[in-house]
Amino acid sequence: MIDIEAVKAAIATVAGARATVRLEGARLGIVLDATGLDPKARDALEATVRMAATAPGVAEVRIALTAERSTRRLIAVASGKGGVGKSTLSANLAIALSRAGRRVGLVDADIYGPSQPRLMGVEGTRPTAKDKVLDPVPTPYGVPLLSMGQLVEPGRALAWRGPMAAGALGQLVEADWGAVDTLVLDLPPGTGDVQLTMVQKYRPTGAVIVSTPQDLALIDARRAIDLFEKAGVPIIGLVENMAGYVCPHCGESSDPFGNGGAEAAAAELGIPFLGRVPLTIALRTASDAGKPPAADPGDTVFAPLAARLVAWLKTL
Ligand SMILES: Nc1ncnc2c1ncn2[C@@H]1O[C@H](COP(=O)(O)OP(=O)(O)OP(=O)(O)O)[C@@H](O)[C@H]1O
Repeated sequence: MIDIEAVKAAIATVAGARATVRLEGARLGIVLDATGLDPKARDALEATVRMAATAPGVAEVRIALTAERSTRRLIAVASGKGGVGKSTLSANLAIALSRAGRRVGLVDADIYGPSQPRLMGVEGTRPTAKDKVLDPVPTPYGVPLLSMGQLVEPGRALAWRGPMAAGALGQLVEADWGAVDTLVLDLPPGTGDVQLTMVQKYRPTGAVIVSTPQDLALIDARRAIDLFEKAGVPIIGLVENMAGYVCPHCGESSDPFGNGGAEAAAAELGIPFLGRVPLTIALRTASDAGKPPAADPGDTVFAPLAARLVAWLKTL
């Protein structure tokens, strides 16, 4: 005779409310809720439950793992052209979102200049893989990262054609992101095939468009917006980067390209304006040193942008 109450108690001791136990003849069926556990924790829980289920008379233990359907949100950060600070914004936004309470991961899909390993202070670290599924690299800022720069030699991915690049980029998105609920995707600059394939295949929840004041002729931003609209991906809004110049000596802000253009431009494009990031030497040197300013407790630039994103995510 199996003492089912004793078995249930033993399983409850190690799995709490996560386990539902049923006895069918001499077979024990256990449904284990693994919601929010990373693969290591899931394996460990399964093993301890299996041990706890070993009791006189039990011929077989069957464990079925379940998890609540993942509601991971993919946020694409895009720009119509290179060099506008898309990578800098992606890194800092990811950190600011994490500080705002989201569980954030960062994918650097920029085949032309994968710069996230340097920005996030983990240059030279390679991800491991289990059964061909990549394991993101932890960073000092609590935001795990996968980057094309960790997979190929600098410059090599550049030669890839659309489908090949998109295939490789897929490995980054489909990695083992565990408990991550918000994945920030730093897309390659521009609006070509690689970007379109990525957007169509992974259907980001929303897109953030980055532009600089001097680009506000808007032709490039317009193209980026079209790309997402074609794929049915909502635009979360426009971020103006390198807006105004803050003098490192006197702290005074000047606007070589004029002021207020981006907000007007966003209105003209029919998309929300999310905010501006000033052009500062401190931002560039901190970025080069792998110390993103959003990680600084005194950050007042990226936190408001993240707050707007969090508010947008809450409306879904
Ligand atoms: N607000 C800013 N103030 C000062 N420097 C900045 C700012 N934003 C970005 N930069 C600097 O500008 C350069 C380009 O930025 P970044 O690499 O983020 O651009 P990108 O759009 O991702 O470029 P690419 O298309 O090459 O990937 C970097 O040296 C970065 O440190």
